[in-house]
Formats: sequence, structure tokens, C-alpha cells
Amino acid sequence: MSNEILTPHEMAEADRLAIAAGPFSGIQLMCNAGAAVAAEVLRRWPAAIRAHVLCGPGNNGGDGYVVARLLADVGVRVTVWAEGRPKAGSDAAQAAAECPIEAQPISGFHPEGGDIVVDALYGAGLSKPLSPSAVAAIVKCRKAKIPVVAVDLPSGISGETGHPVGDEAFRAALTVTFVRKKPGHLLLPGREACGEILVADIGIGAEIIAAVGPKCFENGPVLWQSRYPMPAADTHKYRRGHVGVFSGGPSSTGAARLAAFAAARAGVGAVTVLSPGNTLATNAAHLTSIMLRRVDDIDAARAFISDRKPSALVLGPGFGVGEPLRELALVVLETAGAEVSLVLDADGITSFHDAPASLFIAAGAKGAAGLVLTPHEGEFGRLFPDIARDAALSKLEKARKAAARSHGVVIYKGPDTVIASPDGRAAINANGTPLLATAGSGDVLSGIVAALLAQGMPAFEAACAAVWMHAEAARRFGPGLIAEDLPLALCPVLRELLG
Ligand SMILES: NC(=O)C1=CN([C@@H]2O[C@H](COP(=O)(O)OP(=O)(O)OC[C@H]3O[C@@H](n4cnc5c(N)ncnc54)[C@H](O)[C@@H]3O)[C@@H](O)[C@H]2O)[C@@H](O)CC1
Ligand SMILES: [K+]
Repeated sequence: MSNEILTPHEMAEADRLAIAAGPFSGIQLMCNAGAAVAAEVLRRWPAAIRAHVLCGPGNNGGDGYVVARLLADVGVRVTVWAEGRPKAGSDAAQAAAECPIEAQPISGFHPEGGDIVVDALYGAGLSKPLSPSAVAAIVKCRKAKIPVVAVDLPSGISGETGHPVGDEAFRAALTVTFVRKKPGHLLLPGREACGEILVADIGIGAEIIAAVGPKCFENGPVLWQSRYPMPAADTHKYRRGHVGVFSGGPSSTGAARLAAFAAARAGVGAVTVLSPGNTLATNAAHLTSIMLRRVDDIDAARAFISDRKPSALVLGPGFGVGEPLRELALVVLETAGAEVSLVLDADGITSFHDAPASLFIAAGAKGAAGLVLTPHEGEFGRLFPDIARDAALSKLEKARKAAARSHGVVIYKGPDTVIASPDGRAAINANGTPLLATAGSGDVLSGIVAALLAQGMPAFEAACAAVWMHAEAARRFGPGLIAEDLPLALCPVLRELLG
């Protein structure tokens, strides 16, 4: 299964190229799409008494007329409820003409228990909030508690953003989409409105998708496994990279240790916690295989970087917001060298609230260290306030703009984490779990990212892999998870990844 994601615009381009290249015409693609939906309805609900097919005026409705015809052909009692009529001469008009069932106005739609609803009102072409009669249909489905199968997307949800275009959208038990997923299938709340998602092949081949050139992917091992650092038989600890984690002051050392433990579990050969003098004893009491070095100021940080040549540094977790952090981050970016990466998290992001440009300029300079930023929603708003405020942008587009501006890979965290690279590539993570909404889980993520960077994985792939592994570890551990559990919970995930 391919992991590319097509924006609705790219999907329209794929349709156009496919129709031009043949062998399928527009109406044949529509028939293939309708056939895929009808087959899935029959497979899952073989005993359904009656199917209601809601058809809109565009090609989504066209798919619906095909579904209605095919279900009726095999003896299902089908009623078609239409909102608007297809434009004369369109593929949808042909599909409606070939459907033997007379469409009735959607206002008369009245489902009952045991029925199935096929929602083919609007898909990629949704351009405004749903009409009152479409909203009434949603309410009737909800009250009747009957399964809804969405064609392409639950009507009301934007395929671009995953947000409802108005106040209401269908909630489907199953969404059958075509060719590839769209961002709205993976971004919240669209993901929840879709129910189970099935991607049907309608005859648009991989060469057409390659010609469209999508740059967005569903995150998963297929995307990055070939770049995953496999330890060679003759490796030794420094060949597996060295991560340095800056510790905070006396009351906040735990975050750095969480990142350090996670980095160690994620396969880096050596990890050093860089600790101010007043926290050395606390850190020492909790560390065994992880090294500890006193770092009280910029000079000591510079000395560590030049003596011990770490390949990745984590700065921010528990460190404290302010000028010392800003200075340290800029020194690392400006002097550590392009072979070193800096993961800036938590306080590391908030510290640049008033001066984000200084960070972005330093990260964009020739020879600068690599930068990975890991903001959650609040931190994202502090670093990129104008992008965060722009309601027209999807989370995907926000992350992409932030990556381009900051010259860093951005991990925009949340239940639908988006990872974006300054080169325009992006991935939407789909294995997130509410179990990760626990204190310290972000520190662990930073440690995993740093470990993969330190082992030579390219930054975008390292960020994607870390996000996926972090969520996978949480899922497998299950309820009761706290951040301390996550590093050890990585082991079964790694066992599978490393084969
Ligand atoms: N060749 C193709 O392009 C294919 C398209 N397919 C289907 O085509 C769909 C996209 O078709 P369209 O681009 O025609 O878009 P839609 O069918 O989603 O809707 C477009 C029409 O609805 C109107 N409209 C949009 N929002 C409305 C609202 N809230 N209330 C009232 N009217 C509204 C628009 O003005 C336009 O007339 C896909 O979602 C998919 O289901 C499939 O048949 C596969 C092949
Ligand atoms: K739909």
C-alpha cells in the first residue's frame, strides 16, 4: 500500500492526467469508484434491508448514483435522495441517467433502524457549509443510529484541512476513498469523522501519481525504514553516535534524564547529560550507563562540543526559559558544525518567543548545525504566531510554512502530529494515542529524535521515525503509561524494526 497523500488539488490533477492518458474515461472512473463503494457495502452489511443513497450535484453525487444502481441490481431496496441535480452533460448526469431509481428531494429522507446510508452528497468539491436539509439528514442519521458509509469523505469535512466547512459534518462508520488518502482523512477532526478508511483502486496507476509528485505522506515505517540506522556487526559505541542533553536547574532535572534515557534506548552509542554544578549530585544519583559532565556556561558547552564531538544535542526540556538558553542555542547552531544536530524542545522553543528571527537566521546560515523543532500547539503559536492564527491553513500547511521559515524540520505535535521539512516534504502521523498526553512524553520524543540523528539518519526521516516509534511504544504499553515507561517500551518496537 502506498503511503502518499494527495491534496484535493493534486487528486483533481491525477484525475485529469489519468483521463487524458486513458484507458478510463471520467465516467468509467466514476463507475469504478461507485463499484468499489457498493462492493464494500455488500461485503460488510450483507443483511441490510434498505439502503438510502444521498446524492449531491457534483461527481461525488455521481459516484452515489452508481452505488444506487449497483445495489439495486443485486436486490437491495434502494432509495435515492438528491440535493441539487447534476449539470447536463457531466459524468454525474450520465450516472444519474443510468440509475433506474427515481431520485427524491433530500428533505423527505427518513431512515430507520436496520437501514444503511451512503453519503455521496459532497466530496472533494465541498465549498461552503452544508445546507439546512443536508444538516437535517445528518441529525436523522445520528438519531436513527444507523451506519453511514461516506463516499470519498464524510460530507461537510474539508479534504484539505480535515475541519468541518460549517458546523456539521457526517460521521461515518466507513469511508471509501479513491486512489490515495487526502489530508482530511488523517488530520483531526476529519480522521474521527471518517471511521474506518478504505482506499480503493479505481484504475489510476502509480505513474500518474508520480507525475503529480505528491510531497506529503502518511507516516509509517515504509516512509523511512530504508534510512533507519542498522547497527553494523563491527560497530563500537562512538560509531553509533553521541547525544548530549542539557539539564535544567535543581528543581527540573528529570526532563533531561527522560530525554537521555530515551536516546540511549533508541540506539545511540553514548549519551551525556550536561549538568550545571548545582544539579550534578541529583543527576549523578539517577544515572549509571549515561555519562554526566559539568556544564555551567557557554564556554563549558563549547568545550564539551569540541572535546567529545557529540553528533546531536537536546536543548530545552526543563532548562528554563530565557537568555541563557537563547545564547546557548545560537552558539550551537553557529559553531557546532553542519554534522551536528540540535533538537530544540519545550523551553528551547518558548525562549525564542520574542526573537524567533534570530533562531531562523542562525539555522539558515551556511554551515549551521541542523535544527529540529518539536512544538506542541501552544509552543507553535509562540514561535510562528501569524502562521498559527491563519484559519485558512491546515495543520499540514502550517507545519510546512514553519519548516520553510525556520530552516528546520518541524514536528508539530498533537493527536495528529505533522512532520515537515524545509524542502517541502511532510508527513501526517496516524498512530498517535491519547496515552501520550502525559507529562514528560515530549522529552522522551526529543531524546529519540536526537538518537536517530546522532546515528546519521537524515533529519526528516529521523523525525518521522521518532514520532511513529514513540506512539507505537505507548500503544503497545497500554493504559497506565507514564513517561518513565516509554524508553523501555521502545524495545519491542525496535525488535520488530531491526528484524
Ligand atoms: N474523475 C473524477 O474527477 C473522479 C471524481 N470522483 C468523485 O468526485 C468527487 C469530486 O467531485 P466534484 O469536484 O464534482 O465535487 P463534489 O461532488 O464534492 O461537489 C461539487 C458540487 O457541489 C457544489 N457544492 C459544494 N459545496 C456545497 C454545499 N455545501 N452545498 C451545496 N452545494 C455545494 C459545488 O458548487 C459543485 O456543484 C470526489 O469526491 C469523488 O467522490 C470519483 O468519481 C472518481 C473519479
Ligand atoms: K461524501
